[in-house]
Amino acid sequence: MKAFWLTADGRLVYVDRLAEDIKFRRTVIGQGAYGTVYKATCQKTGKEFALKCHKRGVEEATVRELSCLTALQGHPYVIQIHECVIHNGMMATLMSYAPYTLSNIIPLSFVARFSVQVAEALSYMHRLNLVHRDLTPFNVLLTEDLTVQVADMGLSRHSCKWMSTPVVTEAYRAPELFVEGGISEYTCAIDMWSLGVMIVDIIVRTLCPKDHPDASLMPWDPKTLMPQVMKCALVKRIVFQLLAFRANERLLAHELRESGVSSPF
Ligand SMILES: Nc1ncnc2c1ncn2[C@@H]1O[C@H](COP(=O)(O)OP(=O)(O)OP(=O)(O)O)[C@@H](O)[C@H]1O
Repeated sequence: MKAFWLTADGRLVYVDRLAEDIKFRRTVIGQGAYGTVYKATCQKTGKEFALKCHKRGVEEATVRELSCLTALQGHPYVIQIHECVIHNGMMATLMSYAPYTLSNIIPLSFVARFSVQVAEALSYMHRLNLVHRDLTPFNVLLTEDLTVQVADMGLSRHSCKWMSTPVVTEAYRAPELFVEGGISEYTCAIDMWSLGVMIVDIIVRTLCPKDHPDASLMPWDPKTLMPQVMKCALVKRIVFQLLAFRANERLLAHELRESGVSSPF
């Protein structure tokens, strides 16, 4: 790790050397509970990076996020970190830049591909006993060529018997997390539920984009919409297996990865 500071003219300066090659532009590309993400550009190569400035400096969540990301370095479907810099207790992470997220409208034919790529990343994480705990379309980034880059490991941790339940954005939260008390027994299966919701969510959004000129005439009623989503036997089987109410009946990441889903949904 290297100490750094940000100069008034937007350069990222290391204590031990001047990082003249990385120009830091004050363009906010994302903002979350744990930090602000800016775009950084390498002056020599023009390559773009994302610089996440962690709001609360070095705290448990930051350490967890970095240790998970470090454990997953080299995986083709997980966001890569290039530098982690720290100064006066403040911290920033330089990552690969991914211009899109799954929250953007994506081609319907891409659903199978992204599902398998997310399943690949989750299968690797779950094998390492890491649970993501915040899988949403906003945290699944996409490169220029629409390759999945799972990101935002701020809530990720090593799975253990008792874990806190106020995790995962509500719409993507598995039923076993809706318990009182704040702490419960659950497993990596919560990530698979989130993936199931994401698949339905993306298909529905793609079929009925809100900004479509005929949006008001489109069938928003779930009774009309779900048959469209469910008319493909393969989607139906996978979505039903991911959205199994009982966690132990839910499809595992490696099972989805090995299920041979490659044809467009
Ligand atoms: N590597 C990246 N490339 C491009 N955009 C990114 C990158 N990393 C993060 N972002 C953008 O910044 C947003 C916030 O980043 P991130 O989710 O890591 O922050 P956070 O504070 O942990 O957020 P949250 O409140 O969701 O936990 C993301 O939703 C995404 O839009």
